[in-house]
Amino acid sequence: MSGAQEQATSVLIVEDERIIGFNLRLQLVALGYRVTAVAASGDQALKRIHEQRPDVVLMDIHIDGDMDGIDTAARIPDDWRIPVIYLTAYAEQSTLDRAKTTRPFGYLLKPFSERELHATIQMALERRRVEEALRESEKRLSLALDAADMGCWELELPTRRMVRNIRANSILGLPPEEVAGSWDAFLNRIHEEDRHAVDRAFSQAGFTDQAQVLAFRSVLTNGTVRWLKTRAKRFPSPTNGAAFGDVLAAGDEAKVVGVVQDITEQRAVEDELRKAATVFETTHDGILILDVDMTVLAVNPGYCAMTGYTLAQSRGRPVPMVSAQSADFSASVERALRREGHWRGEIAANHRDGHPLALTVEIAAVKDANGLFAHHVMVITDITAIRQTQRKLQHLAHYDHLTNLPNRLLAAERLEQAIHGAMARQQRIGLLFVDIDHFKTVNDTLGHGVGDQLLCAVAQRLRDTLRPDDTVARLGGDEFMVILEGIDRPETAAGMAEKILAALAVPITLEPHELAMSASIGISLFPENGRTRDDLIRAADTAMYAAKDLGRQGYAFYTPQMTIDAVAFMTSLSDLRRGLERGELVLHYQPQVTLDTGAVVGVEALIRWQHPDRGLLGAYDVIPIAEQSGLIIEIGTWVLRQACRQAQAWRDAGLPALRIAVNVSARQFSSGNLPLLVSSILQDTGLPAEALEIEITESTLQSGYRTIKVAEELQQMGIVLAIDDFGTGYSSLGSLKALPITRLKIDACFIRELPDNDDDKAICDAIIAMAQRLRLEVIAEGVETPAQRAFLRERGCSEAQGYLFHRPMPADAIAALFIDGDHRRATE
Ligand SMILES: Nc1nc2c(ncn2[C@@H]2O[C@H](COP(=O)(O)O[C@H]3[C@@H](O)[C@H](n4cnc5c(=O)[nH]c(N)nc54)O[C@@H]3COP(=O)(O)O)[C@@H](O)[C@H]2O)c(=O)[nH]1
Repeated sequence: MSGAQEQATSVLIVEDERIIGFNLRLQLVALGYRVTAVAASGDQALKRIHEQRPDVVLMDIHIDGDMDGIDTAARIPDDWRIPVIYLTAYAEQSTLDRAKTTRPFGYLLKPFSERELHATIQMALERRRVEEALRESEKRLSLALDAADMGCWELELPTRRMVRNIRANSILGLPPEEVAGSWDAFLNRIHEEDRHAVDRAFSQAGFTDQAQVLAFRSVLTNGTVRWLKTRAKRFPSPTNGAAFGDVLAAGDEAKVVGVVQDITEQRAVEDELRKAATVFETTHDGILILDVDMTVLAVNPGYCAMTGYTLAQSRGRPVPMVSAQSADFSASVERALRREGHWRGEIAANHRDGHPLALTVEIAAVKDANGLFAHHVMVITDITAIRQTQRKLQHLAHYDHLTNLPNRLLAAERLEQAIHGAMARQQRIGLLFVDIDHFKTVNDTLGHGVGDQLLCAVAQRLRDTLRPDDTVARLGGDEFMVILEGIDRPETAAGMAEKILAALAVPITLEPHELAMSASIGISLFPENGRTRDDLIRAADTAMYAAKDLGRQGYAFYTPQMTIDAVAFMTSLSDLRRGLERGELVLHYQPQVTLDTGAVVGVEALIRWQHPDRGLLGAYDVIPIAEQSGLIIEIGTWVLRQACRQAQAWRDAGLPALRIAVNVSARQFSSGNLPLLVSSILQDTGLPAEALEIEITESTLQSGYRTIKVAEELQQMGIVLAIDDFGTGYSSLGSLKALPITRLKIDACFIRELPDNDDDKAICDAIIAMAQRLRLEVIAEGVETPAQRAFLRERGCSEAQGYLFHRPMPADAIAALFIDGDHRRATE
């Protein structure tokens, strides 16, 4: 075979009539074609085609065998793309229609000329070349779309058919036939909320030559919703001759060609970016974008509002809050960013106008796509208000709101620290408990406002007296604590106590009052009196009570005996409290008689304690503990009620109307509600007011304006007031005259040595004479001998009480006295 022959177009002839086939071959060769074979049947033809792959097949329709030419052409594989030209002598429509389904490249109606043969073959080859080129271009388009992750679709408007679909199906997640089929099937895949908009945009009226861009959602078969974006343009059908850009008239054949792209991820990123941008713009936190050298690239409005720096003042510069920190700080931030990629901490900084800011700062390093540090993002939160509130709360928790001195909590912490320091330095600490004497009286008489002012003044005096390093704290009420650190000797603590006493002794002016204060100070020493905070506090407290017992206005060092006494006291107190609860307290009554006849005119109620282990205990086992602990208020109330109830019971039992004398302690007397209490007890028991006599000591009446007022109120109620233990106090004649009292009770100590002791005689004479002048009645207590009785009667004392007449006795013994007639006994 020559080279020319090799280049020549190869042709297979399928013709069952030999002579025609032979002539055709001659013609073709003459025209320069190379005839590969002449096949007479379909089977032969297909075999040759497989073996020779000719460029063109000339196929007679009516041939030998089971298959005609059309059937044979239909079996040639599509992808071999071998053009088939039918040769036929007949051209009936049904044959042509059938032939059409095999997409033939031409028809030659027998007989045909050589020119027709050549022209038809050349046209077929040209068409194949064009189709090949188109296929190639579509392939490249498909590759390009693949690379761009896009799909392409083509809608034929009049038929609403999708006539082309390159990758669109995979983007829509659909089987190819669905998209390639109808526009409505395509629409069905679109989210129902977006469907109408898509249909309107691409298939309905109003579509111009402008490209339309639309984002919409499609729903995949598994229910997943994806965001798609399509850009489409309407093109006129090439057949109607309209130019691109012409607005087509209705009915014009036209196509819409579009590309589709899945933008779900892109949209998610955009959403995130949009959110981030919103956060950036609206958050109150400051956000800064910095370059790798920590120079500001951008700041958000939150940063500007927080710091006072504008974007223009910030861009291209370091962050002022960070650059104002120490070099060590910057180094540690850099290190953390390099190692861990972030840093978080709190800094103290300043606003541009200078006011202080407390900020938490978070810096994160941002890497680029190559893994290199590209930026830093800094987020700043203003916690100034939080820190200020914390400081305020801290202050409230640790400082006394009235005096602004450290409170009990802080004092305890400071003492703890002082102990640690003293241990390390082998030093001594002096702990002083300062309790203002009679502060309650100030509160009760002048009111709490003055009391508060006084406490503030005392706090100031203490501060002024002590060194700045010493701690002065208010523990509560009128109690203050002083911690003296690093003192060399106990005498130093004593010296400080004296200084404090002297400072407080200077009268304090609280208009219109001028108050002279005193205090009782207890001192404990570290390490002598305790090595722990609680031990030292306990010791100073105990010592303070000892100072009070010693007469107040002084100081006392702690001694171990104080603890022993305190423990004994606490034991007795709890014993007494239990006794009160269990009803072990009882009253005995000692008759009071007229000296003339010895007749019983009254009784004094005296407390006794029927102790389960110790037997019947006297008033001295009850009253001092009760006084010291404050339990006297409760016990005194019980005594008053019990005595009145008993007195009324005797009356109800037919005994003569006896006066009942009840001892009332100073604390109870000045408690403020005594008149009210007495009034309610009288009302409850039914005892007439004039039957009750209240005995108070001289010192009780001398304790101030308030007690005199109470005495007056009681007198106005009809109650008799007697001054007990008279002569042992310092009542002046003047004051006695002004006081609302009825009776003086000469103290037993002046009676004891009568009539032998001249001093006692003189005192008794004076008291009796003075009482007569002031029209006061007099009773002598502790009368034990007839000589004492004789002396007193002779001097004009009208009544007496003592063992000579009757000892204190239980209530039923008093009743028996009257039944037996002993109450009229005139002892000679
Ligand atoms: N606030 C209260 N004080 C009370 C109450 N009950 C008693 N007291 C006071 O306690 C002090 C001691 O009282 P008491 O031990 O009861 O002694 C009284 C008499 O028993 C005792 N007395 C009476 N006559 C004689 C006597 O001839 N010789 C002698 N040696 N003692 C005698 O004197 C006490 C009565 O004292 P007074 O009240 O001063 O008249 C005492 O101060 C009581 O006041 C109470 O309930 N509340």
